[in-house]
Amino acid sequence: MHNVESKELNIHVIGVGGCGGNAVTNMADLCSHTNIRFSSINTDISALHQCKNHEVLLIGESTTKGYGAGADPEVAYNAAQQSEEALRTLIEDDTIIIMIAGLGGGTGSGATPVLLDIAKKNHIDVMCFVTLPFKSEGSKRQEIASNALEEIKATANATLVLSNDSLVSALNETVGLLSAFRHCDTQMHRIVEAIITMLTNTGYINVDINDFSHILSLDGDTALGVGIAEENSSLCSAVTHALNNPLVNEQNIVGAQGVIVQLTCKEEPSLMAYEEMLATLQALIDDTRTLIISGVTVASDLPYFGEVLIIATGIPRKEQTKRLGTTQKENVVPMTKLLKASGGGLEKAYLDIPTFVRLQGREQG
Ligand SMILES: Nc1nc2c(ncn2[C@@H]2O[C@H](COP(=O)(O)OP(=O)(O)OP(=O)(O)O)[C@@H](O)[C@H]2O)c(=O)[nH]1
Repeated sequence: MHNVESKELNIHVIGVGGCGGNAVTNMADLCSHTNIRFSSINTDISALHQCKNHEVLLIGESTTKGYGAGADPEVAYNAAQQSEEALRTLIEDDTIIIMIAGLGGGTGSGATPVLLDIAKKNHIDVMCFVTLPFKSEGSKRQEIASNALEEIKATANATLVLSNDSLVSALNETVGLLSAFRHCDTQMHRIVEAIITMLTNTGYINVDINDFSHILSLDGDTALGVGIAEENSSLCSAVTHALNNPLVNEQNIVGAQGVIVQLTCKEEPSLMAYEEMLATLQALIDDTRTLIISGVTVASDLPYFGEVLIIATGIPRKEQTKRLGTTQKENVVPMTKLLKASGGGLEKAYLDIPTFVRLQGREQG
């Protein structure tokens, strides 16, 4: 835990289905924060038996008998409805829920929308982290995932979509399936950890729960990321790295209505580096009307100079962009603006190795 004062908040990380449970197990092991509640819910009792380090809840026991939803989201939807009371009790004291699910199977796709609905009725903010299945898993799973994603996006305050297929292109071809999944879990963990740090620590410039709720309330797509700065002068490249994670589907923040940029530094950053970092972000957003909320926290025990967390919401949805007839293209970053904002120093940063690959090297070394 970074050595700054902690705030009282009930943050609950909940995994739904097999993928969600695996991710929560890994996160609960890695989490450096105390007072964070971790739970898994599933229709499959044997999967819940693997979750040894956190709370579990079996749903729909009277219909599925604990044997899972058989890759049928409708079965899981009914199971979750049947256990509505237990789900409501599970989350009743929560301030924020971070929900994690793999889409394409039964439980994650069918039960997540029900839990989201209950959270919404109880006025709890929810950020959803979901994975999309490998293409090789077949078109039926893709279809299930895409229907579930639509429902989730309509209800969650923010949704981060990670693509399992991107694991294949981002990692070495020889990587094992479980290592690839663990890698995906690590990416989610980094972002979740940075969000918890921001919300529970009091910064010199503070982003609080109301700022967070406001940004999450903006309608549209979400982009999230964490970038590492080895030194004061690399804060700009940390911004671009944060939005350059190949596993994350949405990296383009052009036209975002609201952005939180939380800088956590080992020591005080220079004013110039801080301003350049914000200018880089402005250039990526390319819209002067955007509400930008920036926070700065000094955490002397950070193992590198700084960490930049970006949460961009209210990003025009693709179909919205088409309907409006704009010329903005997906994932096209206005490079000229970037270079101008960074005084040219960004060119190297942009071509640099993505943060998560460098971090992987650090983990292995
Ligand atoms: N990144 C990642 N993806 C996973 C993991 N486990 C499964 N998946 C993906 O998530 C999708 C759903 O799998 P599960 O979460 O096991 O399925 P479920 O939602 O529990 O559904 P049922 O078992 O049918 O009830 C799969 O199609 C995979 O693409 C994991 O540990 N990490």
